[in-house]
Amino acid sequence: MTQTRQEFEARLRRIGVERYHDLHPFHRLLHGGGCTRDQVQAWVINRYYYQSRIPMKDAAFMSRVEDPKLRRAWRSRIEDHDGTAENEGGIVRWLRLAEAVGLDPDYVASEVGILPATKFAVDAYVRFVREKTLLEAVASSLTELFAPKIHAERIEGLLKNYDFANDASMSYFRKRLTEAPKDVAFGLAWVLDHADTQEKQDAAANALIFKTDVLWAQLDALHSAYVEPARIPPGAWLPGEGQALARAS
Ligand SMILES: O=C(O)c1cc(C(=O)O)c2c(n1)C(=O)C(=O)c1cc(C(=O)O)[nH]c1-2
Repeated sequence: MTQTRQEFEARLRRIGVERYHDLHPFHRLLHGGGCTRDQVQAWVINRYYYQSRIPMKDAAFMSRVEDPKLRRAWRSRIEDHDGTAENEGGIVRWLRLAEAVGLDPDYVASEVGILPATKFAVDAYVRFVREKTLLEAVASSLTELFAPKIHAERIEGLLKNYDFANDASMSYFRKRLTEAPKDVAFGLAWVLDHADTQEKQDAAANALIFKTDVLWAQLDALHSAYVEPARIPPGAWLPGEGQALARAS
């Protein structure tokens, strides 16, 4: 049976409660101060791949949208990451975090050493958005409903527990606290408006589940490779590689 708007929204939110990656042991370790410097660096390197592909998936989405109003509402997502004349953008902010944790930002941006499973998961997200219905594509972005909470926890947890964390290095997450809510308010309303049959509601809910899997798989990959007993796949980043040159003190 088709759910009411309220029931369907509650169903989507429950997916976050049950499956979002804030429940993953790697996030608990990171936010609680339990990560070594190598593990923080591994997270920053691998998460760069997700950051770098987000604007590409949004461009893939927009290339399929025929409604100019929808494209207009969506295009700020690309600017939020790639930047504008006034706003340096999320990718530059992420590379600032990379530098703060002791990495060479050029190494991080080169994407050398990314874990294979990170690539498979993130590439699957871009492909999903390129190939599925527009409804499924928009629904898959709704994990951002749950992101502000994790970003706020992350700012607090990192500032408390790691000496690299300061206002400059946390700027990526602070900025997302204002960017994400506007995107997700639009995306949620769009999905609630367009998922008007049971079939479409199921498809949208499954798209959101798929996306929680994309996020979870990235942390599984990190945990498996860099938390004891560490199993680093061939070709992936080895602790000590890609370090920033020591600063003159
Ligand atoms: O730190 C996080 O846990 C987290 C999660 C997500 C998400 O839920 O997909 C995004 C972000 N951050 C983020 O910063 C971001 O820009 C972003 C864009 C999207 C998307 O699917 O379009 N998700 C996310």
